[in-house]
Amino acid sequence: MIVGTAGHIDHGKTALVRALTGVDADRLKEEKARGITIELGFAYTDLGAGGVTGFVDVPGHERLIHTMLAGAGGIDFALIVVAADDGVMPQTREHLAILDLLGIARGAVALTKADLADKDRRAAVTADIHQTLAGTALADAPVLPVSTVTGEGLGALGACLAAAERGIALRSDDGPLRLPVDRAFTLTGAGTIVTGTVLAGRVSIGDEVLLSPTGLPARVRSIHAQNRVVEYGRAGERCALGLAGERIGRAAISRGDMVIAPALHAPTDRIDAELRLLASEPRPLADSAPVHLHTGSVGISARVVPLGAPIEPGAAGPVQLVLARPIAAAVPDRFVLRDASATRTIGGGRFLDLRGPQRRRRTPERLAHLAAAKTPDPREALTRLLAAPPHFVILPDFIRDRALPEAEATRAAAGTERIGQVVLAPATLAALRQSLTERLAGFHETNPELQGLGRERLRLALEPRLPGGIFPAFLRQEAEAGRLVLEGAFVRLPEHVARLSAVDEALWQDIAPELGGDARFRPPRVRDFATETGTPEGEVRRVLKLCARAGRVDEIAHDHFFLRTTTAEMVRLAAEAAEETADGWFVAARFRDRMQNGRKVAIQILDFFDRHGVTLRKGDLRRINPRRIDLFDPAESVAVITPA
Ligand SMILES: Nc1nc2c(ncn2[C@@H]2O[C@H](COP(=O)(O)OP(=O)(O)OP(=O)(O)O)[C@@H](O)[C@H]2O)c(=O)[nH]1
Repeated sequence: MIVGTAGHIDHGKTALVRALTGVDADRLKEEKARGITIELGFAYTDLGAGGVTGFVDVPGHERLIHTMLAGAGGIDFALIVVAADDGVMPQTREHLAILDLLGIARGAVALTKADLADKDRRAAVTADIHQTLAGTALADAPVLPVSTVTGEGLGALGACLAAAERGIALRSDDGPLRLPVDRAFTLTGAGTIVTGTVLAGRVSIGDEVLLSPTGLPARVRSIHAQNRVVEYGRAGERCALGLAGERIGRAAISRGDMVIAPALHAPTDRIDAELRLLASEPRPLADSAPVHLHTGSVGISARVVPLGAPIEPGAAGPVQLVLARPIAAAVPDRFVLRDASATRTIGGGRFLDLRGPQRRRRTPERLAHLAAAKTPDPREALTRLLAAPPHFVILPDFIRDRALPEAEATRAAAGTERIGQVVLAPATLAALRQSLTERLAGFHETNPELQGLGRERLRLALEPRLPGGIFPAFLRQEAEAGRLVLEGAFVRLPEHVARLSAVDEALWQDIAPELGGDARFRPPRVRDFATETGTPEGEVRRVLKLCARAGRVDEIAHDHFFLRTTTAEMVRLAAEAAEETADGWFVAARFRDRMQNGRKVAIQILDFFDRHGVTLRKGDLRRINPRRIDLFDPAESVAVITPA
């Protein structure tokens, strides 16, 4: 168990920790000289509950709240200290508000310096404490008078802490490692050391970890957990990790960094969150208000953009936190906000979405999405997210951003449908399929002569609208299941065959023979056919364009159509030209020689290949893009093609 102190300056936090543990947590010379705590102090003792209890001693000074916050993040139990002579003071209240915002619900109040107060005074301060705690998660915390001078109450307080320790279930250490760094220093012989409370997972000697947001890789060389040399540390323990790595050094790491399992690394500087404004605030939060954001051990400046109605004091609502720089975080981590000049705590809450959008962040769809994200249970959250716009979730991102253990991730995704990395509700996929079939059937009916509907037009017409990066996987999946056919850039229903009208088909039959044969590399143009057949140019062009959409021909340059089989043959010639060179880069002349065509047409053909991504161009040189070499292969017409 980790116990964290809280309370006003000089109320006896450090003295109490010393009395309970025998350790003076004020290590710094300056701390001793001035009699105040400046840095976080740490002490460990065996309270007789069968384990080592860790104490984090925080400063009470109003200007050191950021340090208190860095220490309060990982604690299990709050030891709230109120001096019997002074009573409840400003930082008593502020620390309490912070503990409440951080969701710390276990704690006890030590009425310190009890030797300085008579019975009446003690009773008055105790009543005041109860009143102050009312309405917070710590409302039921016991109040115990203690004195480090007379020793009064220390035994009772120790017993209270030991009982709490026995009552706290061991935290699960499933899931990826997360350890917010509250100190980093170098130790002769041991190298770079970072300390902090393990929020999740476990860490063993030899583990490869990352520091986030910097992304520096490190190897764990040594571990102290709860002040003992160990082989591994786990969630809920205070650990000191000795780290090794090429760029690892004291200067490269600071408080606020997080030691994480590498898979979690995805720093963010725009987080959508649920913010509760403290009732003590004088007015609703202004739009884009500058604040200090504290989460884990990090404290940085940020701006708060309310996403819904203005948040009144004492109320909660969705906001976007725009951070001065990226940090490592997870959903649903807690955070606390202080005002820009760092004089008071404003409020706090939980993160809902680590990838808040910059634009369209206030739409009803977005607010519905955030409302769904509020559910802390991952399975329920996923179900609710899939029921809200945009009706799909990128599963690996969801798992990473919630730092889910494998078993939790599997449980969360059970019963959902998959398209590549995306999950949807079964009902959504059914609706998507239905809208796809209806859309294509409608298109075929009004455009019987066309091969099919363009992929992008189809994507934009479907509900829900899948992102461009995911749509090809959906089409591929549906094609494999035989529900549609993919032909180049077009999609059609399996039973649809593009049909030209009898007149158009007759014209095509006139033209087709002249496109093939020996002249196939330099076929006549639209105007030539018009003259030859006595058909208006516009008609020839229209019929050839229809044939292009049916995959019979390709329009290499304006009004210049080649048979699809010829296009495929020319791709092979280009590939041969590339094979002749040492590095695969060839000049246009090599291609022209193989085709025995004019230079201008050869260049037009290569430009056409460039446009379709079949070739990649660098100055006068080109090479074949192996991923698209089959684009015009008639046998491969089912292959998925995304526009280059
Ligand atoms: N009479 C009396 N004095 C105490 C008791 N406990 C602490 N003190 C004195 O109160 C002063 C402050 O104690 P600390 O423990 O340093 O207070 P703190 O809350 O840790 O202070 P910060 O960490 O700076 O906020 C010291 O001079 C202590 O000797 C007590 O039980 N009785």
